[in-house]
Amino acid sequence: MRRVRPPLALVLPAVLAVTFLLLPLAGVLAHTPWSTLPARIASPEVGQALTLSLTVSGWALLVSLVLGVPLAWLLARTDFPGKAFVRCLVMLPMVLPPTVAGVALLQGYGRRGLTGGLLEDWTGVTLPFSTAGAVVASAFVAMPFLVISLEGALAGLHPRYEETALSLGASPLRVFRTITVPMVAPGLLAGAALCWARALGEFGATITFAGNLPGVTQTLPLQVYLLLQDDPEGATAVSLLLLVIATAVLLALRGRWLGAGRTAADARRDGRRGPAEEADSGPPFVAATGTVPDATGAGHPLRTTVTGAVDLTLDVPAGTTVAVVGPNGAGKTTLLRALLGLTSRAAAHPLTLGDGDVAQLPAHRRRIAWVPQDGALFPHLTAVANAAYGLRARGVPRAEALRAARAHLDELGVGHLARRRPDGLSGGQAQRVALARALAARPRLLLLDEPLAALDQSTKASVRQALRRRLAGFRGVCLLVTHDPVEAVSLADRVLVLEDGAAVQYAAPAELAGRPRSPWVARMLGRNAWPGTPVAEGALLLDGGARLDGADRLPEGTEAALAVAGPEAVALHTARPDGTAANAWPGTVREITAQGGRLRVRVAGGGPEAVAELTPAEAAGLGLAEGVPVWVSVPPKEVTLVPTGGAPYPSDGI
Ligand SMILES: Nc1ncnc2c1ncn2[C@@H]1O[C@H](COP(=O)(O)OP(=O)(O)OP(=O)(O)O)[C@@H](O)[C@H]1O
Repeated sequence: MRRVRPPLALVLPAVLAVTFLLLPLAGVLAHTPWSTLPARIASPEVGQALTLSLTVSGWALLVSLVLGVPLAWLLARTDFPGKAFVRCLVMLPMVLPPTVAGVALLQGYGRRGLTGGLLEDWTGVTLPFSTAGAVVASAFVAMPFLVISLEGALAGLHPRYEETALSLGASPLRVFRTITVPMVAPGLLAGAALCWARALGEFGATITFAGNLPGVTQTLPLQVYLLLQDDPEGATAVSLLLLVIATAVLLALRGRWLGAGRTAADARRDGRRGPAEEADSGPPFVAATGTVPDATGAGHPLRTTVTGAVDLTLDVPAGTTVAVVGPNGAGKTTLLRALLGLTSRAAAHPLTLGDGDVAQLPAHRRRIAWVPQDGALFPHLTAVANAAYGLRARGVPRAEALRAARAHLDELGVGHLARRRPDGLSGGQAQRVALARALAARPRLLLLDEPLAALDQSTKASVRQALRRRLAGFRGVCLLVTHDPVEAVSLADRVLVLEDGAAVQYAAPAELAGRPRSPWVARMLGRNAWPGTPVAEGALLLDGGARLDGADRLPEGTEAALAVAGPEAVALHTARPDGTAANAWPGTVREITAQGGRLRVRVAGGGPEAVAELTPAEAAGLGLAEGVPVWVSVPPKEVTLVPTGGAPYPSDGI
């Protein structure tokens, strides 16, 4: 952090605030009867009150954990009617005067309260003036600290970890136990410690509700209050004891709340090993002996109709990889989440994977594995434990699951990293582990959400190669969301183009490249695309008003079509070209970019916008530069006319 000279107007009140907080504590230390302190603290009365305080605060913590952890989870992870009211209710004991809390407890659970009589009849337990009552009073005021701290930690935990675990076959309870709780452990621990410390120091609600009976409800804070009347030195000595305990709790929380400890980012940074260290990371795992199960058995074709925010039908043979492409907001992620059963915005019904309809099953029983964009590896598990997660969730014995997980890691070239945690893996390694984890779960449908998006070019190429090799042996259907045309064309057998939640085209990559049915796809593939309406056989009136002749005859009744031409087919001239009355128009050079060894020149204004591809020598010969006026021409035989609208599927079926 940059050091600045703080203004005096801020320093003075801050110093006063510290003094204000410090003086009472200094007063306790100054007036502590140090010579008699050991004897006083060791006295039977203090011992009894301390034991009672620890017992009561321990039980209050237990009650808060049992009731408060599920409540915090519901508040953070679900929506239900009256949620705002419940959240207020949870916080109320923090702002109530403790004596008011005690009165409220008497009215609720006292002998003449709403439920006290019933409780006594059924269980024989009377809460007021009993240790159980002191526990109830402490839990009432302390539980909010746990709930609020844990809810905050849960809100900071992105749900994709839990959703990924569900997609690997873990039941919601198992996900809670093996993913949620370990991942929010620091927040849970901090909340538990604060809750316990608050229960230990509880005074007002306890004395009001449970009274002040030595050995039964007289905890240390109550004893301090009583001692103050005729033995102030004794009160100071016992106060010091409570102060020491509270300080110890704060010191234990230091790393989290007082900023003196290592941050999670520090830990991640330190945990990430460089390439030099990689070579030193111990012997690689013994060559795996497990088999890679998804390569055997019958395949699982996908048949489904999705309705809602995404509206389409898919019928995909087993072993097919489908790239799902479309502009931002087209509905790609919504489609994947509908198949997983994780969104209410769209539903897949029916959803047949091989022999059975899984539409009615919850996410964890559908056998649809999902790899989110960043892989969402579970940070508290090693790579091999991550990869074994799905098999363990399905009850495969530990040793067998680990053996199979290692085989999958080996297949993807990351077997030697099996014992690393995710924070010690590079982006490309993490993606391979995430893919191994998904495949090891033996899914019938594999969903990959932009698996290579976050990788640099060279890593991308090697992970793409590993992915292609691995998908070749996968017997289910793989849907792969991507924005990258190279990825779509090189990895997929079919490409599904989505726009505004609907399928615009579903075709083989070659068909898509040659006859794209939407300007977005054509441009994604680096081609010129001009939408228009047919005016004559083989001619379009473009949306901008120009006429373009093409090589194709459009089917009778075509209402809208797209004229497509590669940038290499577009010619640029310094003056109107002779002999090409058709398909020539003037414009101005707007942008010149390098692509490989060639230049791409964007021309706009005057006619339809066009991109031409030239060699640098050609561009120099034409004197091209941004702002230079030119003529554009495209030979009609180079212009493909593609009907748009209508069914997205090619005539040869799917
Ligand atoms: N929880 C939600 N509530 C309401 N609308 C949503 C929600 N999630 C997504 N949407 C909307 O649904 C549409 C499709 O979103 P989706 O995330 O599926 O698009 P996408 O194709 O995956 O986009 P991107 O390429 O940007 O990831 C968008 O218009 C988006 O704003």
